[in-house]
Amino acid sequence: MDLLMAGSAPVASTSALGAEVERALQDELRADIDLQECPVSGVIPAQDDSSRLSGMSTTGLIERPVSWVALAGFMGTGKSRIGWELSRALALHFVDTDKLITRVVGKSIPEVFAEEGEGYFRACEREVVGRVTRLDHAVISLGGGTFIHEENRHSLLERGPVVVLWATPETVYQRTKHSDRPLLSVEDPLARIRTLMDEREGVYRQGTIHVHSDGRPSEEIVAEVIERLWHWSDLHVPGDWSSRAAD
Ligand SMILES: Nc1ncnc2c1ncn2[C@@H]1O[C@H](COP(=O)(O)OP(=O)(O)OP(=O)(O)O)[C@@H](O)[C@H]1O
Ligand SMILES: O=C(O)C1=C[C@@H](O)[C@@H](O)[C@H](O)C1
Ligand SMILES: [Mg+2]
Repeated sequence: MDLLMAGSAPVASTSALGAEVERALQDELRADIDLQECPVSGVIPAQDDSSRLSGMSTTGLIERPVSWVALAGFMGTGKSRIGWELSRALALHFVDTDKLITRVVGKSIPEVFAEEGEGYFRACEREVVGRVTRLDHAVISLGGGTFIHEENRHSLLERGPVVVLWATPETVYQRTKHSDRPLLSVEDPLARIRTLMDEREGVYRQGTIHVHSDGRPSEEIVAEVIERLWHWSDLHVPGDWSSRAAD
């Protein structure tokens, strides 16, 4: 795959934060070019040859359903892990917005929340969304709250398909209980997960494609996402092959 073709031209920035985000994004895209291992901590990349999913045509071109896709959903539904595996399967860049923000601020997510406040974190998210929606040849894994904010949601849905991953509160709890997600650092994280999920469910439903992740291996989820993206692209761009990347 020619990842050098991927990404975007740098975007002129109107704010200091915007300039930082742009610089970090370009660094991230460069770093991704040689990346063989999943950058998400605790994640074991799929061992099988998932490149078969990217559909190499007889001409040697890679056929993909889309050249840009975002993953949304609650914390612990697998956006980072599935997003990374999906990006390898489709031979696309991978951008994790949480990771990008830690690069921009130079602090971990819990540190950003504790020292800069959630408001600052959400401002970073808005800047990041403004930029990742200008990218092409990329899989974007969002933070759990990114899609909840209306402005972000509209920009993302306007840009392309947003795949929402789902899991039960119990699954989310099991997957996040040893982590340090600031919104779940409370006395009863499972109760917090239930409440927050209830509050957010209606908004996540506004995504384009919905995929369950409970009790399923990541390879199976990635395969379903790709199949559903092909279906989506058939419905949304009938006969318009120009919107499908083949490179
Ligand atoms: N299908 C799966 N089966 C088993 N474990 C999984 C699955 N998907 C993700 N996980 C694991 O669950 C944990 C949380 O996954 P991940 O970090 O991808 O979630 P996330 O949706 O990105 O969360 P956040 O919104 O907080 O960024 C990780 O340890 C990951 O390896
Ligand atoms: O659901 C949320 O609001 C969050 C999810 C994580 O991905 C991080 O973006 C942060 O911990 C906040
Ligand atoms: Mg994540």
